[in-house]
Amino acid sequence: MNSIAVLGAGAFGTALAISLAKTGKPVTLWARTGGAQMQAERENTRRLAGVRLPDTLMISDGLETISAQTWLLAVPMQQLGQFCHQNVDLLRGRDLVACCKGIDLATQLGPVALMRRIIPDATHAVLSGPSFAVDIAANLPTALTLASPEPKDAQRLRDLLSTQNIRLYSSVDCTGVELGGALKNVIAIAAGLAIGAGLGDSARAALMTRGFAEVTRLAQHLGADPATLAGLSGFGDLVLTCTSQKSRNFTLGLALGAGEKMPDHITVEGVATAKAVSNMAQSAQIDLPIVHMIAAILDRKATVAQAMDALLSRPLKPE
Ligand SMILES: NC(=O)c1ccc[n+]([C@@H]2O[C@H](COP(=O)([O-])OP(=O)(O)OC[C@H]3O[C@@H](n4cnc5c(N)ncnc54)[C@H](O)[C@@H]3O)[C@@H](O)[C@H]2O)c1
Ligand SMILES: O=P(O)(O)OC[C@H](O)CO
Repeated sequence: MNSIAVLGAGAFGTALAISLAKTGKPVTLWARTGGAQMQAERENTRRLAGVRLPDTLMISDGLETISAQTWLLAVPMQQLGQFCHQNVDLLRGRDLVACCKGIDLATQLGPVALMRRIIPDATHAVLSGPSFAVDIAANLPTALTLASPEPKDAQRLRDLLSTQNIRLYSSVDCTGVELGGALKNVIAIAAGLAIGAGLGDSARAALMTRGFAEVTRLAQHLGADPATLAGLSGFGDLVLTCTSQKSRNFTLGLALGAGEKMPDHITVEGVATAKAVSNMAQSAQIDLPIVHMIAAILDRKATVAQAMDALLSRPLKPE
């Protein structure tokens, strides 16, 4: 039977491992730290407290002992490059499924292109779509997209990684899937800012819609299929993340809009991605006004009021 390894015992990696283990397939969750405690307590108290790990889920802190063919990389986006560089020999020849959302600041690459650059001799894929770790862990229904360049790999991994509460759809459009997942986080910060600053639901809807236009514009420029952007990993995840306080990106926006701070240790992928995409768009001369404004606010180069003034005073144009 195909065995699966999930690398990174954060909230998402742990939730995926729990759901996959319930299918009866052999699943190992690798933790950089805290593996022994998780094994003893059968709970990830740091990242996914209150959820019991299935008895069949194996916990490991030794990457070199894992023999699974399919490895899900569930580390944060800005850690993915370093993680791949450190483990090139172990990752070579495997199915590598990136489960992170974002654009690498150092290279301006998404997860698939980054993995391909560091480990060319492997099968590369990305898993993305609307899904909170707590929902997956609570066995609530979710639907996501699994993209890999070759149709047979995309379908094989879709079938292998679907579970009772994770319904996967396959795609070969890795660029579209990863850009939708990366950019929805930036737009969610904008949506949170609008609500936090008291600008209202109409302003949030406008930012979501015009933000989605920016995502589609950039993704098409980079060769993505616009239909992918309208799917689960694009529009679907944008809606979830811009409307739920379970989202860390939306919550960061809420806090900033209300003039408050968020704790530093929380993974908020949209912060680095806003900067990376803003730089990318500037060099490619693509107009992404909302992304630029969010990058400027996060960089403390603009206030929320200044950003809204700048957005509203842009020349009028056809939709
Ligand atoms: N939490 C969610 O609901 C959710 C849902 C879908 C996708 N994601 C995506 O999953 C990715 C991870 O998010 P998360 O919520 O699990 O984050 P998290 O903050 O809960 O956990 C991140 C984990 O990565 C580990 N880690 C960091 N650097 C590492 C390294 N160099 N080597 C090994 N392990 C390392 C940390 O120890 C931690 O356990 C993000 O890209 C996020 O966008 C999260
Ligand atoms: O908590 P967030 O903002 O990282 O969002 C989690 C997932 O990406 C939602 O699909």
